[in-house]
Amino acid sequence: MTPDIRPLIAGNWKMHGTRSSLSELKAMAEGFAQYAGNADGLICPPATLLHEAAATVRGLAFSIGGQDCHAEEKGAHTGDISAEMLADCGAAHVIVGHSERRTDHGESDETVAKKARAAWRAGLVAIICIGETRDQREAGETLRVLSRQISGSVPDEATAHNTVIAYEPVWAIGTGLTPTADDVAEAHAHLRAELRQRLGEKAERMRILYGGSVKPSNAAELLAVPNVDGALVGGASLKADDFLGIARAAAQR
Ligand SMILES: O=C[C@H](O)COP(=O)(O)O
Repeated sequence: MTPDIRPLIAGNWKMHGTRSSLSELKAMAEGFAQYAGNADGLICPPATLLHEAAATVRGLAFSIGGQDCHAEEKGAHTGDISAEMLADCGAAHVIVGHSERRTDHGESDETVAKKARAAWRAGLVAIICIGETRDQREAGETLRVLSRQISGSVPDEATAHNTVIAYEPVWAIGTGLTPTADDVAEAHAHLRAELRQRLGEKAERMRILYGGSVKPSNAAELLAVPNVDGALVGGASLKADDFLGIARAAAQR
């Protein structure tokens, strides 16, 4: 953790969840109240649930976000959703550049930077994802890849208020594998230094989340690492008990 930065525990439901999942969301948001003094909570459900999800958490100290947005406000882009549409549904954040989008939809750093700007245009916080593949790690390229991604995906106008960085080693996503605490510390210290060099002082309070197989049993160790300011959680954000177990670790740091 970075002293004085409130941790953010963000859940990404990916392509999971139907309207029957809203009761689980309600349990999460209500349960999160006990940690809300020390941490921020967010769930990014599928777009189909956004509007009802926002209504479900209304009045609770808990936010809702989108999983992606188009760079433009509107237009002939079948199947796409703009940041303005997410905001209209009650979203406060949007994830951009998740490795599954980069792989499945061929998104480049340049595309991700455009999406971050679109998020800000709509008044949303952009959660910009970066991370190395297994091959890149094994080739000793991790830090170089992270530098390139920070440089290409994070626009100069990024601040600690409009942007969160999520470091997600691709090989750790959904695999049950995690880097060692030392490896996480090295990556996050490198990211802080890169952000500082790019953005100056405003990088000091920018949240850098760790993502990739975070669960209640490893959350305390990962969240204790310097410069880890919260978590982006996939699988373990689908169940209230698991999500709240991670929130507890964040609040007790
Ligand atoms: O966005 C979330 C990440 O991809 C992590 O997913 P995971 O916790 O299931 O490994």
